[in-house]
Amino acid sequence: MFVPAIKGQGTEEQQKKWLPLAYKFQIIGCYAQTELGHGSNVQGLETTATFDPMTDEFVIHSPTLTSSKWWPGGLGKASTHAVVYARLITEGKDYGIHGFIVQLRSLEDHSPLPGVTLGDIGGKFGSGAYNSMDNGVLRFDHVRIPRDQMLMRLSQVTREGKYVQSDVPKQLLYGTMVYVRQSIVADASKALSRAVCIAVRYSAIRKQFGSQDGGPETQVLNYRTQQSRLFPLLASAYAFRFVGDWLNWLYTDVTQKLEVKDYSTLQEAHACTAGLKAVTTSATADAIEECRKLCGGHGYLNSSGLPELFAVYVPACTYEGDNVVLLLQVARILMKTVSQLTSGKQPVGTMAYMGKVQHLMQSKCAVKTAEDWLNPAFIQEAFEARALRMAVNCAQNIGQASNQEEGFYERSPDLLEAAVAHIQLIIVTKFIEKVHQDIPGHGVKEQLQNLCNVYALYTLHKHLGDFLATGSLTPKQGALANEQLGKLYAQVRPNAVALVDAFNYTDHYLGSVLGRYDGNVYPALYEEAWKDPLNETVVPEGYHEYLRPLLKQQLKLSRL
Ligand SMILES: CC/C=C\C/C=C\C/C=C\C/C=C\C=C\C(=O)SCCNC(=O)CCNC(=O)[C@H](O)C(C)(C)COP(=O)(O)OP(=O)(O)OC[C@H]1O[C@@H](n2cnc3c(N)ncnc32)[C@H](O)[C@@H]1OP(=O)(O)O
Ligand SMILES: Cc1cc2nc3c(=O)[nH]c(=O)nc-3n(C[C@H](O)[C@H](O)[C@H](O)COP(=O)(O)OP(=O)(O)OC[C@H]3O[C@@H](n4cnc5c(N)ncnc54)[C@H](O)[C@@H]3O)c2cc1C
Repeated sequence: MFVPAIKGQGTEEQQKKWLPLAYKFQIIGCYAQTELGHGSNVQGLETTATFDPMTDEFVIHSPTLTSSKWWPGGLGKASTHAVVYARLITEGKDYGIHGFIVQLRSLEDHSPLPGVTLGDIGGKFGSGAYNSMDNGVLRFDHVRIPRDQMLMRLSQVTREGKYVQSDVPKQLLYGTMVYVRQSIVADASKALSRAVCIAVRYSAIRKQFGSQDGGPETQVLNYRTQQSRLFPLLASAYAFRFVGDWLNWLYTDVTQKLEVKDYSTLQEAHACTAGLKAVTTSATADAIEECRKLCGGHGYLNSSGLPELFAVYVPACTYEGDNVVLLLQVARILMKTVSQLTSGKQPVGTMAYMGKVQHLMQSKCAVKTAEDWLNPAFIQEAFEARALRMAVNCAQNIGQASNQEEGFYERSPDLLEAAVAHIQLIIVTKFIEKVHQDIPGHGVKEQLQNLCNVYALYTLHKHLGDFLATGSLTPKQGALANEQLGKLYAQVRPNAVALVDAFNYTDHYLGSVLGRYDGNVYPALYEEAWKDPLNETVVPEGYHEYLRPLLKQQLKLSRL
């Protein structure tokens, strides 16, 4: 994040100076934004950067305990430099949060520089999974940096101390977070596909119960309940991959537009990266835990790979923006878009469907049979109607409040659900668009169409309350969707293992005895157990000190 921050907020000259050093590892940088007292509320950060015209320097200072930088990855022990986000103060006025390059450690002996206090913030969730990362704490005691270490693409401070705002939107200050959020969506697909690969392969070899006449037991992958829990996660792994590919295109397109000072899609990029990051990471964190449960007791072993995958993955719901805070950002933009509908301003991009407000507010879903749900047009319209009607309902309720801001906070739980509905529409839309493309490989397109329908109808079934409450569907149509879902599971079943093999993960990368490509699980589980340090001695340590005296004492007592 150190590099993208300098790329996005540094001048050409600053990029030329600092990026080669970072690329060659002559300096190691981190992104020091979050503080002990503030993370979500970036505008609430307390670290100060006060310009001293006498020396043409900024004085970086941590005025309070809560202003201590806290969490930045790589800060505690590794980094020599940081992009530090601080309140810029010049001529006695506070101009809000800006980025500054600050050296933290000596390049001679790595010791912290004068005025810099550094350390690691301590152990984190899980069995040490994330403890390979030195998330750090950092405090400044009036540390001086040259004025030219203020990142000056978005705004400048002159030699005399005058603040100058460039003609670029101040939101570009948040650009690094947009970049990482879009990469986190692809990251979600990778993590989810790993968990699903383990669970599908294990479910194919695991047999429990079966015919009463001593015949072979049943593969648990054949149980309808296993399929109804597992196949939507398989479909989600593909869905997040395709929407992540599209989001990367959107981000690249926005970045190219920024180069020519076209800021027209900045809001779309913010809404899509924030919303997709929130929805895909929440779904993936829940799915990894579900995959553990789908593997029964063995899923709880470290050798299954699932506990570690879960412990490393779950902070994704928090870093790069708490998911609720990000979804509220999407909700703000939805409300703004709804308010502009009456002005005749046509929504564009992923909001374009809201321009069909007259139709979508009164449309009646035409589904009459379970098979009708295989028609992408019916799915698309149902998801558009649900999302639009939820957004309009929120806008109407906010409009009844004494003021917009009050109304927004009062209705924020409903706004959250409207934002999720909007983002799920984007995911469904991009999956439908993907399967409409030419896809090579015999039968591949059909399998992806099945997974697209599984993702859409499972999501519809899970959020059926939204569809019924907004009148977007009738209960009968909801029941037909569930009926079709069961039929789709049966179609996915013969190809389930092939669909996870297609992720092409090596056994090493997967790190799971349950997800081995060869399915030879039981010998691997048994062999792995003996690597446990507890098995280095046959009689456990502590027997003579604790157990033997206890056993002897009980034996005496029993003979009295
Ligand atoms: C290279 C990476 C590779 C792989 C990545 C995989 C995994 C990552 C691995 C580990 C994680 C590592 C590091 C983690 C790093 C971090 O966590 S860094 C810190 C992250 N912190 C945050 O995300 C803060 C979250 N908080 C917010 O974003 C806030 O909500 C806020 C947006 C800052 C609030 O802004 P503000 O106080 O200004 O309030 P608003 O009035 O809501 O916004 C004002 C206007 O600005 C618009 N806006 C807001 N954000 C953006 C944006 N990002 N881009 C564009 N525009 C933005 C907002 O819509 C308002 O607009 P307006 O309504 O038109 O005025
Ligand atoms: C593993 C990890 C790595 C990280 N790496 C970095 C890094 O490299 N650099 C960096 O700068 N930071 C980093 N962070 C910090 C991270 O970005 C923040 O923790 C994150 O942005 C959440 O902010 P917070 O901790 O202030 O949460 P809070 O905002 O305090 O969240 C607490 C609760 O308050 C709720 N909440 C907050 N505001 C609102 C609101 N307006 N409306 C409704 N509910 C609200 C949230 O939804 C949440 O439920 C990292 C964090 C983790 C866990």
